[in-house]
Amino acid sequence: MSIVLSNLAGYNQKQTDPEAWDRAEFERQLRAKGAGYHIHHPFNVRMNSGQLSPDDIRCWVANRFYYQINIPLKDAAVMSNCPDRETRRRWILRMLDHDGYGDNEGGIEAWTRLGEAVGISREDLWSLKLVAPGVRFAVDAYVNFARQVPWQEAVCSSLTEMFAPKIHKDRLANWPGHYQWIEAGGLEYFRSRISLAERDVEHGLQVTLDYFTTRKQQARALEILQFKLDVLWSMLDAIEKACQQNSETSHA
Ligand SMILES: O=C(O)c1cc(C(=O)O)c2c(n1)C(=O)C(=O)c1cc(C(=O)O)[nH]c1-2
Repeated sequence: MSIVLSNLAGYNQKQTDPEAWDRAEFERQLRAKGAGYHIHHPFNVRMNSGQLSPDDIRCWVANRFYYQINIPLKDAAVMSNCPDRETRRRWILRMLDHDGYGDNEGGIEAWTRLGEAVGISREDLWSLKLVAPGVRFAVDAYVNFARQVPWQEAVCSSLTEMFAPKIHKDRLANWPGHYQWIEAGGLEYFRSRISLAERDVEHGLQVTLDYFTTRKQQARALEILQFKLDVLWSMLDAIEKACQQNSETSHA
């Protein structure tokens, strides 16, 4: 009896499983997640509209540095789980983009220049003493996720980069007017990321659309993307709080 019932349950389940989205619809669903991107976080909205003080900008730059230095660790974790040589040949570029190679100084160095342009010394930035606990926690969650899941899932989590070119372009368009005290050369990191993010997304989407093929898997992909959106959102929550505390102590 119980066998019959469980077979029946399986049969009914099959009947009700929604059909997988085709590639175009799946991609549309992934892109719709942009509504929850940290571009809409109140702190980013204030940053983009010129409402932050120099101390707030410094706080953001110093905290975001922790994300920057962890991206290559995350990408190395993806590589270490990936048995496919063709994928590794492409993925390794992400590490080189940030760490640099040959004459290319790389993104981490460019971020260090951004730090100097806003008035943070290299020593203070690299000491990580300005990084808030919540930022460490969120970034570490991202790196640990990449260590622990199948590499295709970690690739999917990088797809917030679909929404990043716009946030970089906004900074390039608006910071020079709003924050004239920042030396223009400091913004080079944002410029460099636009084409790199577009290249990364092309590859990341290809892997994701190929790997998550049933509707259940596609739902999992959306959950993964939400997790990563939450990482970025939590970082800004923690940064906003840290800025508030800094300004309270400096006015005390
Ligand atoms: O400034 C931003 O808002 C922003 C966001 C993201 C992102 O969406 O994860 C990345 C970056 N920048 C970035 O510069 C970068 O190199 C990067 C790599 C990745 C990733 O998940 O592999 N995200 C991002």
